[in-house]
Amino acid sequence: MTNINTQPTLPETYKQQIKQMLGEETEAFLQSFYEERTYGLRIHPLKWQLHKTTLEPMMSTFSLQSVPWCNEGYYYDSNTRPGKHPYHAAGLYYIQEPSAMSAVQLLDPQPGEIVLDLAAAPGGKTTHIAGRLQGKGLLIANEIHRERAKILASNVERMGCTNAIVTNSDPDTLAERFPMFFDRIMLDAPCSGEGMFRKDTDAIQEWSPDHVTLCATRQWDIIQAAVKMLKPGGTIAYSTCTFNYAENEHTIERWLDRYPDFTLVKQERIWPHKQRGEGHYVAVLRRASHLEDTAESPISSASVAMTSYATGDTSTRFEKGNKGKQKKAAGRKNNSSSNVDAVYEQFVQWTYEYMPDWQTPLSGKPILFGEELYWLPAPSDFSGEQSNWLEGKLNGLRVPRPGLHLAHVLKQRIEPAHALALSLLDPASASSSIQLSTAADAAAIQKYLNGEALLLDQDIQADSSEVAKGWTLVAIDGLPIGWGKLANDMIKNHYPKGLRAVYLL
Ligand SMILES: C[S@@+](CC[C@H](N)C(=O)[O-])C[C@H]1O[C@@H](n2cnc3c(N)ncnc32)[C@H](O)[C@@H]1O
Repeated sequence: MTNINTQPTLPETYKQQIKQMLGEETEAFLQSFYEERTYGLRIHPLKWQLHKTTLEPMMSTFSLQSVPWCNEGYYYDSNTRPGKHPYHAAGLYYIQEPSAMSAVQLLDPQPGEIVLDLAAAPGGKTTHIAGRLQGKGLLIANEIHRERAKILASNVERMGCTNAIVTNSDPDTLAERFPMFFDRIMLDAPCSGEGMFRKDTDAIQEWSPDHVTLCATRQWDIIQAAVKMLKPGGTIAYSTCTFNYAENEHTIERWLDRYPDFTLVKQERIWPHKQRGEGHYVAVLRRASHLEDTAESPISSASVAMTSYATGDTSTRFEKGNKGKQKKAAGRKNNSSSNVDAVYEQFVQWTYEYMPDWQTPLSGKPILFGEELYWLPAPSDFSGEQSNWLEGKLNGLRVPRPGLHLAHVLKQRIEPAHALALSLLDPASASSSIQLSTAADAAAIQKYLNGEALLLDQDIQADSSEVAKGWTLVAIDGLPIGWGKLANDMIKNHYPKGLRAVYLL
C-alpha cells in the first residue's frame, strides 16, 4: 500500500468515541488514515467459471489478490481501471469495497431461496446475492430513493441477473405486502458512514454525535419493517459501514430484547487497522421456526401462508410506477393477459430463429409494460396462481425492473433487450454471434462499445459458420455484451445509447 501522507481532520468527538472503543489500538486505527484506501471487485461466479481460461490473462493486468473473507472477492491494483474495461460492461464483475463483501458472505443465501435486499442501491449486496442464487429462487431488491433505484436496476441488468425484481418503495409499504415472505433478508442500513472516511471526506463533514443518533433511530424503524417480512426460521444480516456501537451492537441488543424469537448467530467487524478493508459491521440473526413458541411475536397473525394467496389483478399491474409507458401503449394494445400471452408467443417465435436453446422458465410469467416484455421471476415451486399473486403484490408500487427484460415489442416486431444479452453466459446461446477478443480486436471492441457499426472483413474477421443475417449476439472473450443486426456485411449497432463510452483496453 502507498503511504498517502495526509490525514483528514477528524472531529474530536469522533476520536474520543474511537478511543473509548479501541483503547490502546486507537493510534493504530488513526494511523490507518495515512494508508491508501482499498480497492476491490467481486466476480460473477457463473460467467467467471465458464470463461476463466480466456479471461485470466487480461484479469491479471489488474493484479488481483483474493479477499480472504469473500469467495468471489479480489483486491485490485489502484493504478488499474477495471471499471473502465469492457469486462465491466459485460457484467463480469462489480466494483465493491472489499469489507462490504463480508455481508452477503455471512448472510449465505442459497440457490432457490426467496431473498430481500431491503436497502439495496447501488447494488453491491444485491448483485452478490444474485450470484449466490445462480438464477434459482427469487430476489427482490428494494431502494427507497427513486434515482438510486434506477442505478440499482441498471447494475442488476449489467450483472445479468435473471431472477431479480427491483422495487422503489419505503420499507413499511413493502412490509404490508410481503409479511413473512422471505427466507433471507439483507439489511445494509443507511448509516453515519465512519468506514467511508478514507474514501469520501464529505462523510467526515456530515458526521456528528447527533447524526449517529439520527441514523440509529432510522435504522430501528427499518428493522421493524424487516422483521415483519422474515419467515419463521429465516435469517437476516444487518450491516453498516460505520464503527460506533449505537448503530451496531447496541441496535442488535435492542433488537434481541424486543424480539425474543430472534437469536444472534454471529457478528463480525472489519477494522481498517487490522484487515485490508475500509471497515464494516455485520450481525446475522435467525428467527425461531415456530412463532407460537416465542413469548412475544411482532406479527399479530401467522396466517400468511403460501397456500392462501389470492390471485392478483393482472389488469392494473404496477400502474402507479409506469403511467407513462402504459399511456404510450393505450389505444394500440391492451395489456390483458391474452395480449401478454400473444406477445410472449411472438417472442418465443423469435427465439426459434435467433436463440434456439431458449426455454420458457418453469415458474414466473411474462408481463408487458407498454412496449416492454419482461419475465417476472418466481421460485421454481411457485404455481401459476402464486406467480399471479406475486404480480398482484407489485401492483401500485414503483417497479423499475419487474424481472428479466426480454424484448421491446415494436409494431409486431421483436427487438431483443440488452438485459437479455447480458443474462446469457455463452455466445452459443444465440444462433448467430460475433466473437471479439481483447487480444486481437481492440479497435472493433471500441467501435462497438462506442455505438458504431462494424463491417465484416474490415473491422472483424468473423467465422462465417457463426454469423448469420439478422440478430447477432456480440461477445468479448466469450462474454455476451450486446446485440447487433447483420445485413449486407454490416453489423448495425444495438448497444444502448446510454451505455456507449470509451473503454480502456
Ligand atoms: C448503505 S446504503 C446501501 C448500499 C447497498 N446495499 C450496496 O451494497 O450497494 C443504504 C441505502 O439505504 C437507503 N435509505 C436511506 N434511507 C432509508 C430509509 N429510511 N429506509 C430504507 N432505505 C433507506 C439509501 O438510499 C441507501 O441506498
